[in-house]
Amino acid sequence: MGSPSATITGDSVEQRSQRLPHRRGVRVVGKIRPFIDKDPSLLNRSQVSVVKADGGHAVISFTDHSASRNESYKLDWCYEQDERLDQIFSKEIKPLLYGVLRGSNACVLGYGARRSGKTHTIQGSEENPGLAPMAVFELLALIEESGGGSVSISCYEVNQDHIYDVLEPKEQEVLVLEDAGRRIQLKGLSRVPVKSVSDFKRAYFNRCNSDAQLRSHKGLIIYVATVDKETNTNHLGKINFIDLAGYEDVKRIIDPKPHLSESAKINKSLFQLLNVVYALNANETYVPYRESKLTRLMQDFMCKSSSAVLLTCLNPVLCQDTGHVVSMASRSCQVVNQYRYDSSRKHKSSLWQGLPCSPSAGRTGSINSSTKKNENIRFGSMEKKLNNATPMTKKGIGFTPAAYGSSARKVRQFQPGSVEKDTKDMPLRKLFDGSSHITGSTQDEVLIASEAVEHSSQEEAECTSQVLEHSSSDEAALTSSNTIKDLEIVDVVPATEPSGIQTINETAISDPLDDLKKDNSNIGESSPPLSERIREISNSLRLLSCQPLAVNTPQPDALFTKGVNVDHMDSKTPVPFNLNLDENSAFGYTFTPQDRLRTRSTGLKKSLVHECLAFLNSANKEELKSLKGIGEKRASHIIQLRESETEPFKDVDDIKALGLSSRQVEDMISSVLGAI
Ligand SMILES: Nc1ncnc2c1ncn2[C@@H]1O[C@H](COP(=O)(O)OP(=O)(O)OP(=O)(O)O)[C@@H](O)[C@H]1O
Repeated sequence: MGSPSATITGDSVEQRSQRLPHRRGVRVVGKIRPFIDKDPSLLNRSQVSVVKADGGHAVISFTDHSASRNESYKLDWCYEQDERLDQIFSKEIKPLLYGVLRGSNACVLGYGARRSGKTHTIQGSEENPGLAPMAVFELLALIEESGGGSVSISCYEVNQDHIYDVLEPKEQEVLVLEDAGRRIQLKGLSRVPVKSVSDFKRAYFNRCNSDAQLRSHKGLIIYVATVDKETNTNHLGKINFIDLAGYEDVKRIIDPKPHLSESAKINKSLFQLLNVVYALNANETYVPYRESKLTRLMQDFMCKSSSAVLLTCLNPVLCQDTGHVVSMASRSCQVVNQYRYDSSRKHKSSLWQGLPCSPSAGRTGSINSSTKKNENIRFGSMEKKLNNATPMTKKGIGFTPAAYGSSARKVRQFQPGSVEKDTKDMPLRKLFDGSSHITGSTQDEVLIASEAVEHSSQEEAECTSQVLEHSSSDEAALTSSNTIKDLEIVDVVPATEPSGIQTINETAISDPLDDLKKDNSNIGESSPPLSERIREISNSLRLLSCQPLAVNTPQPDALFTKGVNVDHMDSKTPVPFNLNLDENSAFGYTFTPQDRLRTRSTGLKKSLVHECLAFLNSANKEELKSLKGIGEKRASHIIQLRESETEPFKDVDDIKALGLSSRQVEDMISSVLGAI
């Protein structure tokens, strides 16, 4: 037996942990379950495939020919069917244990659809121990080797947002409390010392993983106390292994209702947990721990100073639930565009916490619009409105963030020839929130809009040329489709010209607009080539970038834009504006101070309403009660509504349906500012 400090604090552990790759936030890895189903027809179904990259990430792909689905998702890594648990243990879990021995916290979350192998992977059985028992064995061995330290365990179960002790079952649920040092204390959760492997097996396999029928999240916390003999300091580290209940699409449940509501609650808690993962990986300042008891419980184990692994278990054949799970996981680990969003953020992110884990996010490849529609219905109205408005652009026509971001482009190399779609919700919502110039645009378009706003015109020109480059190959295939006309900037001209518009001297238009002017002669002809349409959009976006905060304001360039879709125009309240050519013959437009004020206040009002809706869709009970007009009863009612639908508040009418008068709604909306 070596010297204690040599193992725990000396070279051995230090060196071992230093050799390990740098970890950030929550590492999201996949594990594909081996094929165990006996039904031979399943073998004909589309199988999940993995392509691994040298850079240290993996792309999971599957094709569903029957539903025209071809999707790819990027994860930090993925273990394939033939990779054993001990390999996962060495690469993913051991590094965490070295940290725990030095007093850090860590967690491993087994996430996936039903029967995807979560229990097998996390808990296992006495004969085939899973990662959690393997961790206990390893820790016991390391402590024995070092000659100093102790291990104890707690087992818990989270059922319908109630936490129960498993090792010493009691009537009362476990309380999640925060101490003065903001550490989480689990009041009522017993802790049992474990001195040997047999001790552990007796406690764990007989009690903790005995009731496989009950659908709940099951966790094992391993506490490790060690003494650093060199500095004579004590360390207490802990690691939490949680076998999450399986995701199941509630729409496909034909069982009686109780099962349906149980599944809905499980899905909701998974969604909340994934939002925490997302927030940590996106380096958000606000992490939504307070959304549920489960996320509260995980607060100490999933934070910026701890290490965490989200192990996404996947069925080997394609099914809808697997698609959903992998898309959620992928979104949680992809923060490429999120960082771009962060740099320009002005609003508190918590309001948008519902969106990060949208199932469409993080996806590459294509998806048919009907599938998309279903997903949108599940995950909120805002996304739905925006996504459904231009269905064709869902197919991605080279007009994607990939044309801008190198990291997004990495994915392309795994799918030669495929057209990628990297949807990101944050920028979408951000722009939607601040200004609705581009109503009905896709996230990609909005991303490009945000780029256009952020970048100088020269940079933008480069970006545009990249877009054109990327689009050229796809163009031929897509221009033949008449759905191309869906790729249009809307909300740029009213259905009828506002009276204030004057005739424009065409010779005075600067270069980029010249192109559009030429295009103008083609109005009424068939759809133009894609590159021209993209150029139009790019020019429009350039104008957006120099415009003050405004909503539904007609854009001057629209006068030159052919084929503009005016269906989505809000023609009820046309905003008058004066269109002028400045002295330098540059294109310009002016607003009277009154116009500006009106435009700004409309924008602010809309923005405030959106904030309020988002707040109602995401705030916890206490936060809700801080709003004017919301008391205990209404807050409970809102929470209940959210249990059956992720975002029940879609417009002002939904707020009125709470039984509030228009005046009360107005008061409430203004009080949102104080609440956030
Ligand atoms: N790596 C594996 N090797 C062999 N069999 C496996 C493996 N993973 C899972 N299985 C088997 O697949 C079946 C489902 O696995 P498991 O119970 O772990 O899934 P689960 O995701 O926990 O399911 P649920 O969500 O219903 O709790 C079990 O019979 C299990 O033995």
